[in-house]
Amino acid sequence: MGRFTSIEELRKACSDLPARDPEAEKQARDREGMLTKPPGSLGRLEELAVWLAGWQGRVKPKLDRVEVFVFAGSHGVTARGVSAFPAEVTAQMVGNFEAGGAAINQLAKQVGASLTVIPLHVDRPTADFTVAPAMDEEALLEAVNAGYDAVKDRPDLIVLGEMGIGNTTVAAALSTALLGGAGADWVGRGTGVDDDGLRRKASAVDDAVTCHGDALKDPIEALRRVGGRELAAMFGATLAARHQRVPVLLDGFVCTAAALPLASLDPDGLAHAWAAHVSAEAGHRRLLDAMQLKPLLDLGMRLGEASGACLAVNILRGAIACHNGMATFAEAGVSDG
Ligand SMILES: O=C(O)c1ccc[n+]([C@@H]2O[C@H](COP(=O)([O-])O)[C@@H](O)[C@H]2O)c1
Ligand SMILES: Cc1cc2nc[nH]c2cc1C
Repeated sequence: MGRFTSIEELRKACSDLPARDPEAEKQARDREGMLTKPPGSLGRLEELAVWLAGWQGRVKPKLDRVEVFVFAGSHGVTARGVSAFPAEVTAQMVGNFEAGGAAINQLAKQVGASLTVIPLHVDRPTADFTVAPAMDEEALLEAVNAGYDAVKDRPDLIVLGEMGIGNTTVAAALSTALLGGAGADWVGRGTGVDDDGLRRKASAVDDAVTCHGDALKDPIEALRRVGGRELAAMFGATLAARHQRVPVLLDGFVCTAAALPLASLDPDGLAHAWAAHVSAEAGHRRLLDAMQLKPLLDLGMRLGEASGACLAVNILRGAIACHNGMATFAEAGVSDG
């Protein structure tokens, strides 16, 4: 039996979100002001250190236990010709993750993070959401629970990502449902579709919006109707992290879209999450802007797999190395102007 046994329980968990530790955050901010540098000169590194301190409840944050989760799912909307790759690549890539051959295996190793790959019925695609809800309530809850239950014993940081052929169309549909506009505003080339593929993606999103209508106004119902299992799992993991006050790094367009329902339900719902990068997927910058998230990296990446988010762990390490290790003006005998 998973964590949530009804949509009502899930809704309640989304409306009952803990805050950061104000005392740890204040002390970390005060410490930043005492370190041997002109105030603010480490830019966003200072913000990051204070953010980690607030959520971890430690004036000197740690990144000893960093956990990467990659969720995989399959999508009925692939029948509409929305990806440059066949749907079976999802299961094949799960095999590649398990064998250690994917980009995320190398990047997780490079930052000393654990990597957990969680396939979610990749042999059983969700329904084509242009004509029916992608998931019934049971399937939605099962996927949300898979993500929620993956976050255990309060790690120092979680890093989220996904694999799912067709899921940039899913992310575009969820963005359109919750933020408005037309499919063409949110779709991009994903794994590399041509102009016809791009038009098919926009039409699929527009058809989904027509099919589901006002039901999409509710963020959880939108996740069920036009989401997918790996998106629901990333949503669940983001929610679990919040309940444990664990900071989160979000990956690209698909991962950010998965977290969007939490932001739609509560304007402060993603205060514990940082957008690690802006991907090359056309809709990602628009989505980040709408969610008021500032990405750390802009490297033209468009892989998914948590790759951009995992890379950004290096930035967080730099931030806490300075925050934890620097001398204060008083300690170093440097005049503080
Ligand atoms: O998240 C992103 O920014 C992103 C951008 C382009 C592609 N992807 C990855 O590529 C797959 C989805 O692309 P597509 O063309 O099949 O929709 C899926 O496995 C994602 O991990 C991911
Ligand atoms: C090969 C391949 C690897 C991926 N990793 C995440 N999405 C992907 C899509 C493809 C096609």
